[in-house]
Amino acid sequence: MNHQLIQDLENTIQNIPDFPKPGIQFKDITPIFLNPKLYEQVIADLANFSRGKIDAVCGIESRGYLFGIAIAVALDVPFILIRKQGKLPPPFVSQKYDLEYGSAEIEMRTGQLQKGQRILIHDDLLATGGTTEAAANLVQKQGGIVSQFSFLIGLKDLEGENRLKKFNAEVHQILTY
Ligand SMILES: O=P(O)(O)OC[C@H]1O[C@H](OP(=O)(O)OP(=O)(O)O)[C@H](O)[C@@H]1O
Ligand SMILES: Nc1ncnc2[nH]cnc12
Repeated sequence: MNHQLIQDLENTIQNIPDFPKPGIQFKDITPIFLNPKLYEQVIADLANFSRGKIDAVCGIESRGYLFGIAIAVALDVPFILIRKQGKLPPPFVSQKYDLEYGSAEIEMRTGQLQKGQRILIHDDLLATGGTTEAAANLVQKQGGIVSQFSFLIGLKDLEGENRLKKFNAEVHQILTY
């Protein structure tokens, strides 16, 4: 555990109460990008977790791209975009998932993930785990092995980690609240 990095992130990430809805404490990661040295340390931490253990990174739109591509470049492995519905040209596979109210769908181009590849699924934040679980289902549908999950932030009260247990993959969250 990198205590200095945790402390620097805690001092940088802003808590915005009642956004986007009353009762939600929004974690704003955008100040990280004002500090290139801190960003570099975040990428080094995430890359260290995955070094030698994965063949490709899948990042979830949109904040999962901010760190996911840099992890893939640092490890010299491919980066595959998981996008929200309606953004990718065919052919693609899709996966529906439930939100607090209603449902949503994510998609991945077919032919980008090779069968048997060990995959890191990366996103900035784990809340209920619904988005990440859907991403893992999408990876498995394509014949990928869900090997690792990584996040900058995990929100413990929402128990997203429990939802990911069935994938038997390693989980790394730099910070938990
Ligand atoms: O664990 P869950 O309850 O599924 O929530 C976590 C997801 O919510 C946020 O994305 P959001 O949908 O706000 O989109 P954005 O990244 O485009 O801002 C976050 O970046 C994760 O992808
Ligand atoms: N509390 C939160 N802060 C930032 N992004 C989120 N996505 C889901 N919950 C969130």
